[in-house]
Amino acid sequence: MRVDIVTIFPEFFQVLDVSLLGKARQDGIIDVRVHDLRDATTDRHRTVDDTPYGGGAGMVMKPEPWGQTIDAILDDAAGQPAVPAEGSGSGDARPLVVFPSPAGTVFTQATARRYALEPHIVFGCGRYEGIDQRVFDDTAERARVELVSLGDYVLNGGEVAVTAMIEAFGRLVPGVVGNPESLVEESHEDGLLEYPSYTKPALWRGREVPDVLLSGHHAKIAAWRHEQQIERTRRVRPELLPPELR
Ligand SMILES: Nc1c(O)cccc1[N+](=O)[O-]
Repeated sequence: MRVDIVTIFPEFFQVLDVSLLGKARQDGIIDVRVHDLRDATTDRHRTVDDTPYGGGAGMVMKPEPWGQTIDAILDDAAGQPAVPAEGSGSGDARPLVVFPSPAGTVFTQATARRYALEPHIVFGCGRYEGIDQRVFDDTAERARVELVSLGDYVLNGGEVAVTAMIEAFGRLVPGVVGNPESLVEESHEDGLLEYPSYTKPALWRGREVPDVLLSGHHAKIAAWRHEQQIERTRRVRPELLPPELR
């Protein structure tokens, strides 16, 4: 799987050199390439923004550097088709270009599962007041374009969101996580929040571990854990529960 990231802060993504994703890169499972948008500028100040048409506060990211950078990435990828992960992908052979945006659809675990099957994703990190709309419209001429939001809050740019998204889908790419079983019992994977976890010691500051977890009775443990998932989800995120369980 190939991932391209366009940003004015390439150093931000050094975090992708560590932990599971760093190993996936070393193992060649995920090929991550970071592009400095300013490399596509032509003026001495390497300008990537300008004042908004129609007035208003802040600056808007200019379309030219974006168009040139995205074209170069897609042209390069067209010559080296990336290998799709196992499983059924979108069926649309065009690359996927994702722009984190507060105006986007909400990123969920289902999005992460879908992205993990894509052979190639390009992420465009906006800054300032955003990217000229024509960049999205022009890119959509040759790629699938998605504006995706992590949540209803304001960030200074897309870099944090892209890091979170790459972590979320990267761990689902076959071969990245050693034990795929560990991906199953997690919050949101089955639509419910995860059950509470305990480890040694059995007694800590006067607090014991629930007896059922010490019983060795696997069926009772599984039933208790599912009940805990439903109770926690009902308490914290009732909207995630199917109607019959609310
Ligand atoms: N919320 C937000 C933002 O304010 C700026 C860029 C990206 C996001 N987001 O993905 O949620």
